[in-house]
Amino acid sequence: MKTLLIKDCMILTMVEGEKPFLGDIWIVDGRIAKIGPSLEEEADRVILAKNRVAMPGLINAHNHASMSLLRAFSDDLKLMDWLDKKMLPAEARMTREDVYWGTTLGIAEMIASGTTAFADMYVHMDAVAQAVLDSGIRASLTRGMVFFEDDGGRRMAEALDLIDNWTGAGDGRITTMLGPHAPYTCPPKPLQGVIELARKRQIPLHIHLAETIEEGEKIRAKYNQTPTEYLHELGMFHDTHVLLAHAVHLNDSDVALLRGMRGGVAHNPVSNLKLGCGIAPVRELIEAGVTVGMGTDGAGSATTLDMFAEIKAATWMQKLKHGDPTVLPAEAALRMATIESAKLLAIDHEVGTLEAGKRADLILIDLDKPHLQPVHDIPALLAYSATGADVDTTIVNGEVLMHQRQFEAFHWEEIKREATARASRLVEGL
Ligand SMILES: CSC[C@H]1O[C@@H](n2cnc3c(O)ncnc32)[C@H](O)[C@@H]1O
Ligand SMILES: [Zn+2]
Repeated sequence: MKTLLIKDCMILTMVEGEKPFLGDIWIVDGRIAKIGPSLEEEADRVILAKNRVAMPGLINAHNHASMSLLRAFSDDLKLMDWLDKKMLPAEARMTREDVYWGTTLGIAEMIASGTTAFADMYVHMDAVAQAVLDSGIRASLTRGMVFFEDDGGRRMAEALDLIDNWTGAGDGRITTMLGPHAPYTCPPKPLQGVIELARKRQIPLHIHLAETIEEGEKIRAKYNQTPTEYLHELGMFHDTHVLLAHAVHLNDSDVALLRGMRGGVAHNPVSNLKLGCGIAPVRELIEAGVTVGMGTDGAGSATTLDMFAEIKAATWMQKLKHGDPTVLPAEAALRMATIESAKLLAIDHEVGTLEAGKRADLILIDLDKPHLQPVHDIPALLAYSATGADVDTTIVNGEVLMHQRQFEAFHWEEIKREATARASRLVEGL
Protein backbone atom coordinates (compact mmCIF):
# COMPACT_ATOMS: atom_id res chain seq x y z
CA MET A 1 0.00 0.00 0.00
CA LYS A 2 1.36 3.45 -0.98
CA THR A 3 0.07 6.44 0.97
CA LEU A 4 0.30 10.21 0.75
CA LEU A 5 -1.15 12.77 3.17
CA ILE A 6 -1.64 16.41 2.19
CA LYS A 7 -2.08 18.56 5.31
CA ASP A 8 -3.62 21.94 6.06
CA CYS A 9 -4.74 23.17 2.63
CA MET A 10 -7.80 25.07 1.46
CA ILE A 11 -9.71 22.45 -0.51
CA LEU A 12 -11.72 23.42 -3.59
CA THR A 13 -13.37 20.14 -4.56
CA MET A 14 -15.23 21.54 -7.62
CA VAL A 15 -18.19 19.42 -6.53
CA GLU A 16 -21.25 21.52 -7.33
CA GLY A 17 -22.43 23.54 -4.33
CA GLU A 18 -19.37 22.81 -2.13
CA LYS A 19 -17.52 25.86 -0.81
CA PRO A 20 -13.72 25.78 -0.19
CA PHE A 21 -12.81 24.50 3.29
CA LEU A 22 -9.64 23.92 5.31
CA GLY A 23 -8.58 20.28 5.61
CA ASP A 24 -6.42 17.32 4.67
CA ILE A 25 -6.43 14.81 1.80
CA TRP A 26 -5.55 11.17 2.41
CA ILE A 27 -4.45 9.23 -0.68
CA VAL A 28 -4.07 5.45 -0.82
CA ASP A 29 -2.76 3.58 -3.87
CA GLY A 30 -3.47 6.44 -6.25
CA ARG A 31 -7.01 7.18 -5.08
CA ILE A 32 -8.44 9.75 -2.69
CA ALA A 33 -9.40 7.75 0.39
CA LYS A 34 -10.61 10.61 2.63
CA ILE A 35 -10.98 14.38 2.59
CA GLY A 36 -11.64 16.21 5.84
CA PRO A 37 -10.36 18.22 8.76
CA SER A 38 -7.36 17.02 10.84
CA LEU A 39 -6.83 13.55 9.35
CA GLU A 40 -4.29 11.71 11.52
CA GLU A 41 -3.11 8.91 9.21
CA GLU A 42 0.35 7.34 9.03
CA ALA A 43 1.67 8.07 5.53
CA ASP A 44 4.70 7.18 3.40
CA ARG A 45 4.90 10.85 2.51
CA VAL A 46 3.38 13.98 4.03
CA ILE A 47 3.07 17.26 2.13
CA LEU A 48 2.53 20.31 4.33
CA ALA A 49 0.28 22.57 2.30
CA LYS A 50 -0.32 25.65 4.44
CA ASN A 51 -1.23 28.68 2.27
CA ARG A 52 -1.96 26.32 -0.62
CA VAL A 53 -5.24 25.65 -2.41
CA ALA A 54 -5.84 22.02 -3.43
CA MET A 55 -8.04 21.67 -6.48
CA PRO A 56 -8.58 19.03 -9.18
CA GLY A 57 -5.83 18.98 -11.79
CA LEU A 58 -6.63 20.97 -14.91
CA ILE A 59 -7.68 18.94 -17.94
CA ASN A 60 -6.61 20.17 -21.37
CA ALA A 61 -9.32 18.83 -23.69
CA HIS A 62 -7.58 19.58 -27.00
CA ASN A 63 -3.87 19.58 -27.73
CA HIS A 64 -1.17 18.51 -30.15
CA ALA A 65 1.58 18.24 -27.51
CA SER A 66 4.42 17.52 -29.96
CA MET A 67 3.81 20.90 -31.56
CA SER A 68 5.65 22.37 -28.57
CA LEU A 69 8.69 21.92 -30.84
CA LEU A 70 7.07 24.50 -33.14
CA ARG A 71 6.33 27.06 -30.41
CA ALA A 72 6.95 30.67 -31.53
CA PHE A 73 8.26 29.46 -34.89
CA SER A 74 5.40 30.84 -36.97
CA ASP A 75 2.97 33.37 -35.61
CA ASP A 76 0.64 36.14 -36.76
CA LEU A 77 -0.59 34.23 -39.84
CA LYS A 78 -4.05 33.15 -40.96
CA LEU A 79 -4.86 29.58 -39.93
CA MET A 80 -4.72 28.01 -43.41
CA ASP A 81 -1.42 29.79 -44.28
CA TRP A 82 0.02 28.87 -40.88
CA LEU A 83 -1.02 25.23 -41.33
CA ASP A 84 -0.22 24.70 -45.03
CA LYS A 85 2.96 26.82 -45.36
CA LYS A 86 4.59 26.34 -41.96
CA MET A 87 3.22 23.51 -39.78
CA LEU A 88 2.72 20.79 -42.39
CA PRO A 89 6.22 21.18 -43.96
CA ALA A 90 7.86 21.10 -40.50
CA GLU A 91 5.69 18.14 -39.48
CA ALA A 92 6.68 16.25 -42.64
CA ARG A 93 10.25 16.15 -41.21
CA MET A 94 9.20 14.84 -37.80
CA THR A 95 10.48 11.43 -36.79
CA ARG A 96 9.08 9.20 -34.09
CA GLU A 97 11.87 10.43 -31.75
CA ASP A 98 11.04 14.08 -32.49
CA VAL A 99 7.44 13.40 -31.52
CA TYR A 100 8.55 11.67 -28.31
CA TRP A 101 10.68 14.66 -27.23
CA GLY A 102 8.18 17.26 -28.45
CA THR A 103 5.44 15.56 -26.47
CA THR A 104 7.71 15.31 -23.43
CA LEU A 105 8.43 19.05 -23.66
CA GLY A 106 4.68 19.73 -23.85
CA ILE A 107 4.03 17.42 -20.90
CA ALA A 108 6.73 19.16 -18.85
CA GLU A 109 5.01 22.50 -19.48
CA MET A 110 1.61 21.02 -18.62
CA ILE A 111 2.81 19.47 -15.36
CA ALA A 112 4.54 22.74 -14.43
CA SER A 113 1.32 24.70 -14.99
CA GLY A 114 -1.10 22.33 -13.26
CA THR A 115 -2.47 20.15 -16.05
CA THR A 116 -2.90 16.52 -15.03
CA ALA A 117 -4.64 15.16 -18.16
CA PHE A 118 -4.88 16.11 -21.82
CA ALA A 119 -6.51 15.02 -25.07
CA ASP A 120 -4.06 14.77 -27.94
CA MET A 121 -4.37 14.34 -31.69
CA TYR A 122 -1.22 13.76 -33.73
CA VAL A 123 0.92 11.26 -35.67
CA HIS A 124 3.51 8.75 -34.42
CA MET A 125 1.10 8.20 -31.56
CA ASP A 126 3.00 5.26 -30.13
CA ALA A 127 5.74 7.81 -29.32
CA VAL A 128 3.17 10.11 -27.73
CA ALA A 129 1.84 7.18 -25.69
CA GLN A 130 5.37 6.26 -24.58
CA ALA A 131 5.98 9.87 -23.48
CA VAL A 132 2.71 9.85 -21.50
CA LEU A 133 3.64 6.54 -19.91
CA ASP A 134 7.14 7.72 -18.96
CA SER A 135 6.00 11.08 -17.58
CA GLY A 136 3.20 9.94 -15.25
CA ILE A 137 0.55 12.27 -16.75
CA ARG A 138 -2.92 11.10 -17.94
CA ALA A 139 -4.04 11.41 -21.57
CA SER A 140 -6.66 10.53 -24.16
CA LEU A 141 -4.78 9.83 -27.39
CA THR A 142 -5.90 9.79 -30.99
CA ARG A 143 -4.13 9.34 -34.32
CA GLY A 144 -5.17 12.35 -36.41
CA MET A 145 -6.43 11.25 -39.83
CA VAL A 146 -6.60 13.36 -42.98
CA PHE A 147 -8.03 11.63 -46.03
CA PHE A 148 -6.67 13.70 -48.94
CA GLU A 149 -5.27 10.77 -50.88
CA ASP A 150 -5.72 6.99 -50.64
CA ASP A 151 -3.01 5.58 -48.37
CA GLY A 152 -4.19 1.98 -48.58
CA GLY A 153 -5.66 2.19 -45.07
CA ARG A 154 -2.35 3.00 -43.33
CA ARG A 155 -3.67 5.86 -41.17
CA MET A 156 -6.67 3.85 -40.07
CA ALA A 157 -4.45 0.86 -39.28
CA GLU A 158 -2.22 3.11 -37.14
CA ALA A 159 -5.28 4.55 -35.40
CA LEU A 160 -6.51 1.05 -34.53
CA ASP A 161 -3.03 -0.08 -33.44
CA LEU A 162 -2.94 2.81 -30.99
CA ILE A 163 -6.34 1.82 -29.60
CA ASP A 164 -5.55 -1.90 -29.40
CA ASN A 165 -2.05 -1.53 -27.95
CA TRP A 166 -2.37 1.38 -25.54
CA THR A 167 -5.91 1.65 -24.14
CA GLY A 168 -5.71 1.24 -20.36
CA ALA A 169 -1.89 1.40 -20.19
CA GLY A 170 -0.16 3.05 -17.22
CA ASP A 171 -2.75 1.85 -14.67
CA GLY A 172 -5.55 3.32 -16.81
CA ARG A 173 -3.82 6.66 -17.39
CA ILE A 174 -4.01 6.22 -21.16
CA THR A 175 -7.35 6.15 -22.97
CA THR A 176 -7.87 6.43 -26.72
CA MET A 177 -10.19 7.83 -29.38
CA LEU A 178 -10.50 7.86 -33.18
CA GLY A 179 -9.47 11.18 -34.73
CA PRO A 180 -10.72 12.24 -38.15
CA HIS A 181 -8.96 15.62 -38.38
CA ALA A 182 -11.67 18.03 -39.61
CA PRO A 183 -14.61 18.31 -42.01
CA TYR A 184 -12.35 19.96 -44.66
CA THR A 185 -9.79 17.12 -44.56
CA CYS A 186 -12.27 14.23 -44.35
CA PRO A 187 -14.54 13.56 -47.37
CA PRO A 188 -17.87 11.80 -46.73
CA LYS A 189 -16.90 8.21 -47.64
CA PRO A 190 -13.88 7.70 -45.35
CA LEU A 191 -15.48 9.81 -42.62
CA GLN A 192 -18.60 7.65 -42.69
CA GLY A 193 -16.37 4.58 -42.32
CA VAL A 194 -14.75 6.09 -39.20
CA ILE A 195 -18.13 7.02 -37.72
CA GLU A 196 -19.52 3.51 -38.31
CA LEU A 197 -16.46 1.90 -36.74
CA ALA A 198 -16.68 4.24 -33.74
CA ARG A 199 -20.33 3.36 -33.25
CA LYS A 200 -19.77 -0.39 -33.66
CA ARG A 201 -16.81 -0.53 -31.24
CA GLN A 202 -18.05 2.31 -29.00
CA ILE A 203 -14.84 4.28 -29.48
CA PRO A 204 -15.10 8.04 -28.84
CA LEU A 205 -14.27 10.47 -31.67
CA HIS A 206 -12.09 13.61 -31.55
CA ILE A 207 -12.38 16.10 -34.44
CA HIS A 208 -11.79 19.82 -35.21
CA LEU A 209 -15.01 21.64 -36.14
CA ALA A 210 -15.94 25.07 -37.49
CA GLU A 211 -12.72 26.81 -36.47
CA THR A 212 -12.69 29.50 -39.18
CA ILE A 213 -14.98 31.33 -41.58
CA GLU A 214 -12.90 29.85 -44.46
CA GLU A 215 -13.76 26.34 -43.26
CA GLY A 216 -17.46 27.24 -43.43
CA GLU A 217 -17.03 28.59 -46.95
CA LYS A 218 -15.16 25.46 -48.12
CA ILE A 219 -17.80 23.08 -46.75
CA ARG A 220 -20.64 25.27 -48.10
CA ALA A 221 -19.04 25.24 -51.59
CA LYS A 222 -18.57 21.45 -51.55
CA TYR A 223 -21.70 20.18 -49.78
CA ASN A 224 -24.00 23.21 -49.40
CA GLN A 225 -24.00 22.63 -45.64
CA THR A 226 -22.45 24.11 -42.53
CA PRO A 227 -19.58 21.99 -41.11
CA THR A 228 -21.89 20.96 -38.24
CA GLU A 229 -24.67 19.92 -40.66
CA TYR A 230 -22.08 17.93 -42.62
CA LEU A 231 -21.03 15.90 -39.57
CA HIS A 232 -24.62 15.57 -38.38
CA GLU A 233 -25.84 14.21 -41.71
CA LEU A 234 -23.08 11.61 -41.71
CA GLY A 235 -24.46 10.40 -38.37
CA MET A 236 -21.65 11.58 -36.11
CA PHE A 237 -23.91 12.72 -33.28
CA HIS A 238 -26.31 9.77 -33.22
CA ASP A 239 -24.78 7.29 -30.83
CA THR A 240 -21.13 8.17 -30.37
CA HIS A 241 -19.18 10.16 -27.80
CA VAL A 242 -17.63 13.04 -29.79
CA LEU A 243 -15.03 15.59 -28.65
CA LEU A 244 -15.44 18.63 -30.93
CA ALA A 245 -12.46 21.00 -30.89
CA HIS A 246 -13.19 24.73 -31.41
CA ALA A 247 -16.83 24.93 -32.67
CA VAL A 248 -16.43 28.68 -33.15
CA HIS A 249 -18.68 29.26 -36.16
CA LEU A 250 -22.01 27.71 -35.24
CA ASN A 251 -25.36 29.29 -36.05
CA ASP A 252 -28.45 28.74 -33.89
CA SER A 253 -29.55 25.69 -35.82
CA ASP A 254 -26.02 24.18 -35.56
CA VAL A 255 -26.23 24.60 -31.77
CA ALA A 256 -29.65 22.91 -31.86
CA LEU A 257 -28.16 19.98 -33.81
CA LEU A 258 -25.64 19.45 -30.98
CA ARG A 259 -28.33 19.46 -28.28
CA GLY A 260 -28.34 16.03 -26.60
CA MET A 261 -25.03 14.94 -28.15
CA ARG A 262 -22.71 12.61 -26.21
CA GLY A 263 -19.35 14.29 -25.48
CA GLY A 264 -19.28 18.00 -26.27
CA VAL A 265 -17.08 20.94 -27.22
CA ALA A 266 -13.47 21.75 -26.27
CA HIS A 267 -13.24 25.55 -26.27
CA ASN A 268 -9.75 26.88 -27.19
CA PRO A 269 -10.03 30.61 -26.54
CA VAL A 270 -6.35 31.63 -26.71
CA SER A 271 -5.79 29.89 -30.05
CA ASN A 272 -9.08 31.34 -31.37
CA LEU A 273 -8.03 34.83 -30.30
CA LYS A 274 -4.50 34.56 -31.62
CA LEU A 275 -5.49 33.17 -35.02
CA GLY A 276 -8.32 35.72 -35.21
CA CYS A 277 -10.87 32.92 -35.62
CA GLY A 278 -13.71 34.38 -33.57
CA ILE A 279 -15.52 33.83 -30.28
CA ALA A 280 -17.26 30.48 -29.80
CA PRO A 281 -20.90 30.48 -28.69
CA VAL A 282 -20.05 29.08 -25.27
CA ARG A 283 -23.06 30.52 -23.47
CA GLU A 284 -25.47 29.29 -26.16
CA LEU A 285 -23.94 25.80 -26.12
CA ILE A 286 -24.15 25.56 -22.32
CA GLU A 287 -27.75 26.82 -22.41
CA ALA A 288 -28.51 24.09 -24.97
CA GLY A 289 -27.16 21.52 -22.48
CA VAL A 290 -23.96 20.79 -24.44
CA THR A 291 -20.90 20.00 -22.30
CA VAL A 292 -18.21 22.65 -22.87
CA GLY A 293 -14.68 21.95 -21.65
CA MET A 294 -11.44 23.75 -22.37
CA GLY A 295 -8.19 23.15 -24.21
CA THR A 296 -5.16 25.02 -25.51
CA ASP A 297 -4.68 23.49 -28.98
CA GLY A 298 -0.97 23.00 -29.79
CA ALA A 299 1.75 25.40 -28.67
CA GLY A 300 2.43 25.93 -32.40
CA SER A 301 -0.66 28.16 -32.45
CA ALA A 302 -1.46 29.01 -28.82
CA THR A 303 2.27 29.41 -27.89
CA THR A 304 1.48 28.45 -24.29
CA LEU A 305 -0.12 25.34 -22.77
CA ASP A 306 -0.99 27.23 -19.56
CA MET A 307 -4.64 26.41 -18.85
CA PHE A 308 -4.92 29.41 -16.48
CA ALA A 309 -4.49 31.62 -19.57
CA GLU A 310 -7.39 29.75 -21.22
CA ILE A 311 -9.58 30.16 -18.14
CA LYS A 312 -9.07 33.94 -18.18
CA ALA A 313 -9.53 34.24 -21.94
CA ALA A 314 -12.70 32.12 -21.88
CA THR A 315 -14.45 34.21 -19.26
CA TRP A 316 -13.26 37.57 -20.64
CA MET A 317 -14.32 36.68 -24.20
CA GLN A 318 -17.86 35.69 -23.18
CA LYS A 319 -18.25 38.84 -21.06
CA LEU A 320 -17.08 40.94 -24.00
CA LYS A 321 -19.19 39.12 -26.58
CA HIS A 322 -22.37 39.53 -24.56
CA GLY A 323 -21.51 42.93 -23.09
CA ASP A 324 -22.32 41.45 -19.70
CA PRO A 325 -19.81 40.75 -16.89
CA THR A 326 -22.14 38.23 -15.25
CA VAL A 327 -21.67 35.76 -18.13
CA LEU A 328 -19.35 32.78 -17.45
CA PRO A 329 -18.37 33.59 -13.85
CA ALA A 330 -15.10 32.43 -12.29
CA GLU A 331 -16.38 29.14 -10.91
CA ALA A 332 -18.03 28.17 -14.22
CA ALA A 333 -14.74 28.78 -16.07
CA LEU A 334 -12.86 26.65 -13.53
CA ARG A 335 -15.47 23.91 -13.99
CA MET A 336 -14.87 24.00 -17.75
CA ALA A 337 -11.15 23.40 -17.15
CA THR A 338 -11.75 20.50 -14.72
CA ILE A 339 -14.91 18.42 -14.50
CA GLU A 340 -16.43 19.52 -17.83
CA SER A 341 -13.19 18.69 -19.65
CA ALA A 342 -13.11 15.36 -17.79
CA LYS A 343 -16.55 14.62 -19.29
CA LEU A 344 -15.17 15.31 -22.78
CA LEU A 345 -12.36 12.82 -22.21
CA ALA A 346 -14.96 10.36 -20.79
CA ILE A 347 -12.96 10.11 -17.56
CA ASP A 348 -15.26 12.09 -15.25
CA HIS A 349 -16.02 8.95 -13.21
CA GLU A 350 -12.30 8.92 -12.25
CA VAL A 351 -11.12 12.55 -12.15
CA GLY A 352 -12.29 16.18 -12.45
CA THR A 353 -13.42 16.71 -8.84
CA LEU A 354 -11.82 15.96 -5.49
CA GLU A 355 -13.97 13.19 -3.99
CA ALA A 356 -13.26 10.03 -2.03
CA GLY A 357 -12.95 7.11 -4.44
CA LYS A 358 -11.68 9.15 -7.38
CA ARG A 359 -8.14 9.02 -8.70
CA ALA A 360 -5.83 11.45 -6.92
CA ASP A 361 -5.20 13.92 -9.77
CA LEU A 362 -4.78 17.27 -8.04
CA ILE A 363 -2.71 20.41 -7.81
CA LEU A 364 -1.61 22.72 -5.01
CA ILE A 365 -1.54 26.43 -5.76
CA ASP A 366 0.66 28.70 -3.68
CA LEU A 367 -1.34 31.70 -2.44
CA ASP A 368 1.61 33.22 -0.58
CA LYS A 369 2.18 35.82 -3.31
CA PRO A 370 1.24 39.48 -3.74
CA HIS A 371 -1.15 38.84 -6.64
CA LEU A 372 -3.03 36.15 -4.68
CA GLN A 373 -3.70 38.12 -1.46
CA PRO A 374 -6.00 38.84 0.31
CA VAL A 375 -8.15 35.73 0.04
CA HIS A 376 -11.76 36.91 -0.26
CA ASP A 377 -12.90 34.46 -2.91
CA ILE A 378 -10.77 31.51 -3.98
CA PRO A 379 -12.44 30.74 -7.36
CA ALA A 380 -12.15 34.41 -8.36
CA LEU A 381 -8.47 34.55 -7.35
CA LEU A 382 -7.70 31.40 -9.30
CA ALA A 383 -9.64 32.35 -12.43
CA TYR A 384 -8.70 36.02 -12.65
CA SER A 385 -5.23 36.32 -11.09
CA ALA A 386 -3.44 32.95 -10.83
CA THR A 387 -1.13 31.68 -13.57
CA GLY A 388 0.45 28.30 -14.20
CA ALA A 389 3.59 29.54 -12.42
CA ASP A 390 1.64 29.63 -9.14
CA VAL A 391 1.22 25.85 -9.22
CA ASP A 392 3.46 24.46 -6.48
CA THR A 393 2.65 20.74 -6.69
CA THR A 394 1.15 18.47 -9.36
CA ILE A 395 -0.06 14.98 -8.49
CA VAL A 396 -1.42 12.36 -10.93
CA ASN A 397 -2.76 8.97 -9.84
CA GLY A 398 -1.33 9.69 -6.38
CA GLU A 399 2.21 10.17 -7.77
CA VAL A 400 3.92 13.49 -7.09
CA LEU A 401 5.17 14.73 -10.49
CA MET A 402 6.20 18.21 -9.29
CA HIS A 403 6.66 19.56 -5.76
CA GLN A 404 7.82 23.03 -4.76
CA ARG A 405 8.13 23.60 -8.54
CA GLN A 406 10.75 20.85 -8.91
CA PHE A 407 10.00 17.98 -11.33
CA GLU A 408 10.22 14.64 -9.56
CA ALA A 409 9.94 12.35 -12.61
CA PHE A 410 11.71 14.44 -15.25
CA HIS A 411 15.24 15.45 -16.14
CA TRP A 412 14.64 18.96 -17.41
CA GLU A 413 18.15 19.48 -18.80
CA GLU A 414 17.80 16.38 -20.99
CA ILE A 415 14.37 17.46 -22.25
CA LYS A 416 15.66 20.94 -23.07
CA ARG A 417 18.71 19.59 -24.91
CA GLU A 418 16.74 17.08 -27.00
CA ALA A 419 13.84 19.42 -27.74
CA THR A 420 15.90 22.44 -28.80
CA ALA A 421 18.20 20.47 -31.10
CA ARG A 422 15.28 18.70 -32.77
CA ALA A 423 13.23 21.90 -33.07
CA SER A 424 16.08 23.70 -34.92
CA ARG A 425 16.35 20.86 -37.44
CA LEU A 426 12.58 20.82 -38.10
CA VAL A 427 12.27 24.49 -38.99
CA GLU A 428 15.56 25.00 -40.82
CA GLY A 429 14.95 26.90 -44.07
CA LEU A 430 11.16 27.11 -43.63
C1 LIG B 1 -3.19 14.92 -38.43
S1 LIG B 1 -2.58 15.23 -36.86
C2 LIG B 1 -3.26 16.78 -36.35
C3 LIG B 1 -2.97 17.90 -37.30
O1 LIG B 1 -3.69 19.02 -36.85
C4 LIG B 1 -2.94 20.16 -37.11
N1 LIG B 1 -3.43 21.28 -36.33
C5 LIG B 1 -2.88 21.84 -35.26
N2 LIG B 1 -3.62 22.88 -34.84
C6 LIG B 1 -4.68 22.93 -35.66
C7 LIG B 1 -5.80 23.75 -35.75
O2 LIG B 1 -5.98 24.76 -34.91
N3 LIG B 1 -6.69 23.53 -36.70
C8 LIG B 1 -6.53 22.53 -37.59
N4 LIG B 1 -5.47 21.71 -37.57
C9 LIG B 1 -4.57 21.92 -36.61
C10 LIG B 1 -1.54 19.74 -36.81
O3 LIG B 1 -0.63 20.63 -37.40
C11 LIG B 1 -1.51 18.34 -37.37
O4 LIG B 1 -1.10 18.36 -38.70
ZN1 LIG C 1 -6.16 21.36 -32.90
